Amino acid sequence: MGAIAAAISLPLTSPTRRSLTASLRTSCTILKLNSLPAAASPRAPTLRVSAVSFSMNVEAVEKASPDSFLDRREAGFLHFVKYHGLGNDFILVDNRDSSEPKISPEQAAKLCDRNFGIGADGVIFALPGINGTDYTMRIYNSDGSEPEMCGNGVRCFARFIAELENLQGRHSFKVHTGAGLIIPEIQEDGKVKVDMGEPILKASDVPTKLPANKDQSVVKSGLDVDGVTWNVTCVSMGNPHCVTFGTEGGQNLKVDELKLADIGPKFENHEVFPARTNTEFVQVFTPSHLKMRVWERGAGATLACGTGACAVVVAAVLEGRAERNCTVDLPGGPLQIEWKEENNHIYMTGPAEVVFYGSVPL
Ligand SMILES: N[C@@H](CCC[C@H](N)C(=O)O)C(=O)O
Repeated sequence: MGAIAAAISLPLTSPTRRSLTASLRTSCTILKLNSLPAAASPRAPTLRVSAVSFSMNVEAVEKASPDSFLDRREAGFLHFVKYHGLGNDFILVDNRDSSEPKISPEQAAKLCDRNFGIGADGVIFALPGINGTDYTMRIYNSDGSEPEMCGNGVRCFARFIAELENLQGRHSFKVHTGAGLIIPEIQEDGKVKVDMGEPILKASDVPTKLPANKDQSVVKSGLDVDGVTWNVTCVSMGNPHCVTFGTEGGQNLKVDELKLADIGPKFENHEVFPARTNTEFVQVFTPSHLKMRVWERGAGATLACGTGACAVVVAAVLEGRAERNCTVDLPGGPLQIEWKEENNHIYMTGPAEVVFYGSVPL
């Protein structure tokens, strides 16, 4: 997988190809992009189009369906669908015929590159289920590392499965993940409600080396980052999260003012997080309305993080700042999060949309 050659199909009027009968789609065929020598010109672009055949085909969706993009199986190509959940974007790969991902972490990192690849926050594989589940979801972050779970990703995963299996309307799936059993349910309105399971608060399981309280949790503890003490609460949703509402003795955070790219990596790689961490910076508007920005482990600043929004509500409840049912605003839009008292499970509801269909040579 050196130069990028891609065929893409863009749904023009709706994210859900099969649910429409009269919408149109464009497809463009093989774009070939090669690297230019760095000194080629003072304002040299880093890519040049060396051979382009760009054709606009507009075809009715019904005509396209039997020979669906998703049914393509040409050897030597990776066929994918790009999805996003509130701008947290993923390359979805149909991997139902094998229990190992079709591509390596290094290949995934190349595909995620926003300049030299397709561009995404991660690559998600739909694999056969194990232990009585319907499917297994695995994911590589854009740096090639493999997280245990992805909240926005599992909503995209559910919509991807529905499309692969040609399912309409309400459907739920049992999905095996690195965080255990996760159950997304596609609702009538197309949004996906996910039973995200129980939060993990035990410090050694998050994992964090920060000193724990008597109940082994880390709630509102001081974390020194470059000489500034931040109050943090650590929550695992299968993957680790460090949630902060501000610095010790400081005002309520104004998250838009944060220099996320400077501070984010310092949290991510802090010595107290042996598995690195995702970090959420949170502003409280009301006890049921929060706003967050996230710096993700292995992906940097993203427009949304589903597991992060769940961790934020857990932290806000534990710190006495919010109720159990909250709207969490993220840069890409809002998520509805509920931490149910009766079963300790967290439920996340939000959208998942197709961006385009594509193929790349492997
Ligand atoms: N964006 C995701 C989380 C993806 C994994 C994360 N970067 C990690 O390494 O834990 C979400 O929506 O939850």
